[in-house]
Amino acid sequence: SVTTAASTATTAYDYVIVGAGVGGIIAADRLSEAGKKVLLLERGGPSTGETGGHYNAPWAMGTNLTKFDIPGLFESLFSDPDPWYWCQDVTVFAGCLLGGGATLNGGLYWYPTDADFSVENGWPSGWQDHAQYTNAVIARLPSTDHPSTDGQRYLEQTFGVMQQLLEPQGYRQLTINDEPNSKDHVYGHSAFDFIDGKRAGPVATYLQTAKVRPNFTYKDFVYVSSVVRNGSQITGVRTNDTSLGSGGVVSLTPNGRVILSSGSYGTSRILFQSGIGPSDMLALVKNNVEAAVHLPLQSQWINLPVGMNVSDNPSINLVFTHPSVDSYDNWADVWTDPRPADAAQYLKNQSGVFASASPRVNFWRAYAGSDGITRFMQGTVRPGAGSVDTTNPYNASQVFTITAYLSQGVTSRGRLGVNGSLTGMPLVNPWFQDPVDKAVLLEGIKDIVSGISAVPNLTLITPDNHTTIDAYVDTYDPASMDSNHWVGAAKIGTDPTTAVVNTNAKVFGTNNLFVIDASIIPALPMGNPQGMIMSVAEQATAKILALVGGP
Ligand SMILES: Cc1cc2nc3c(=O)[nH]c(=O)nc-3n(C[C@H](O)[C@H](O)[C@H](O)COP(=O)(O)OP(=O)(O)OC[C@H]3O[C@@H](n4cnc5c(N)ncnc54)[C@H](O)[C@@H]3O)c2cc1C
Repeated sequence: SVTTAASTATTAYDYVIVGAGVGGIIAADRLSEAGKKVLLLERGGPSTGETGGHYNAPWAMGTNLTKFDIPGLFESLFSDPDPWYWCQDVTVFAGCLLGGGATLNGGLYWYPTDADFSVENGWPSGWQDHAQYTNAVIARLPSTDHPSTDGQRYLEQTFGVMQQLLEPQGYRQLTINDEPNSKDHVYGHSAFDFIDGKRAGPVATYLQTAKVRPNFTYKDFVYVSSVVRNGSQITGVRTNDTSLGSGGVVSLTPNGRVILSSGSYGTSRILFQSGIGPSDMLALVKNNVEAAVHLPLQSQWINLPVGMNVSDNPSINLVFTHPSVDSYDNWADVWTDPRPADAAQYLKNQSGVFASASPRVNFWRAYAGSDGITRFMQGTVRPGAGSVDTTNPYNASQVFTITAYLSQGVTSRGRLGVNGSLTGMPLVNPWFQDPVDKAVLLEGIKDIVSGISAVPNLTLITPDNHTTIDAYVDTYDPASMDSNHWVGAAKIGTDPTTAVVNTNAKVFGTNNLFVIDASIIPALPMGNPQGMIMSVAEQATAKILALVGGP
């Protein structure tokens, strides 16, 4: 409305946060709780029904349950003919809507381990005491390993199969998030950040408390291109929304601060367009007619290793069949034509198969690499298979997949950046750059496979019995090794030649620019990263609030 436009145009903010994803929402809630005047900007629009989203499956029309509410629709995100929710200007999967990745990820949710924040795992000293921040996350958003509202577990056949496969190899069953630090020879039911049978995450928790505060403003469909910078001082945030300020520039209060929370690819691109990053990336911005206009003069460029040091879990799929397993038709028809009884049960009270995303079992095991570094393998097990490549005859209604990831301890690093059109993309793939990573994951996969004969009627079909495990791993398509867990693009550290933000998450060479998202994480945690990102957001926000000289 005209009134809103007129009043926001003159408004300056203590904190402008760019990106309403995992990191940004938590920072916005804690800063507004502390009484700061906070503006949270998001390039995308509503997602879940509660936020005003309307993208409903044909069978959920007329309800408040969108594609992003119903956990069981997770697999349908990858087969949608119009997947508008993925960022169209990033070549890998990234969420461009309220909630960011947490709105369309698999929902796997692990409380971080002490080792995840260790100095050995790349964290600067001062970050090891994560427990109070992790506990703050747990208090707001506890995990569940039985998301259905009736407390029952559904489609659990793979659990029984995995039990027979893993126990002879010395694995023990546990409730995974009850013992976060136990990650060697353990397995359990998959845990999620779902509440009441629906996707929850920071949108259903932290954003709710922020929204009711008068000192908090949320604006969606606002694209941020850069920060406005006078040397080391950030003076505003450049957007495409002229209702927010002259020329679309949002102003800061005296001593105001900007926090980038736009995800690994989004934050890097904003830094480049703000004249911060390696000179080859800034040269691409300079050569881009539209972006060049706002790029600071070369004398003001800040040379930092933005986009360097990225890692992502290398992951390899093994496809099996077992006569007990219901493959759930590979989730193919859940959007248009779900099993009627399951759809009806879910719509009635958010119980049943659709109350969970596809994973059913997770397991971990530690491996000593030949370089003396311990690396962990994580397994995620789900009915169905993304692709089957086999010469074996098999029963498609009995397939399931084990995704074997290499997690904490991965040493390989890649690079991300942009091309001349400023599309975000991997420049150097981060998987298996170090041959020891490859050797360890290979060993882990061989261990999984070595137990097959102990499980009656369990058959590996991809790779098939004409392909050795060595050959399978050797020829695995790197593009399908992507786990969508990019971290490290704006790494935290003490040395601006190897890190982008200092121990307070402040960008080196600036007075008032911070990053709170996956990019600051220096090395992969034990599990899928969103739980760790949440804990990092709590701790970083506390450090920023404690930092003198702020608003
Ligand atoms: C397909 C998929 C499955 C995954 N599965 C899991 C899983 O099961 N468990 C798990 O732990 N992790 C999973 N992840 C990873 C997890 O979702 C991400 O690590 C996490 O979301 C990253 O959080 P973030 O705060 O760094 O950024 P994001 O959550 O990506 O949020 C960034 C936000 O910034 C906004 N933004 C970007 N650029 C701009 C701009 N220029 N202006 C304004 N706004 C902007 C985006 O729209 C987005 O809302 C998955 C990821 C994907 C893609």
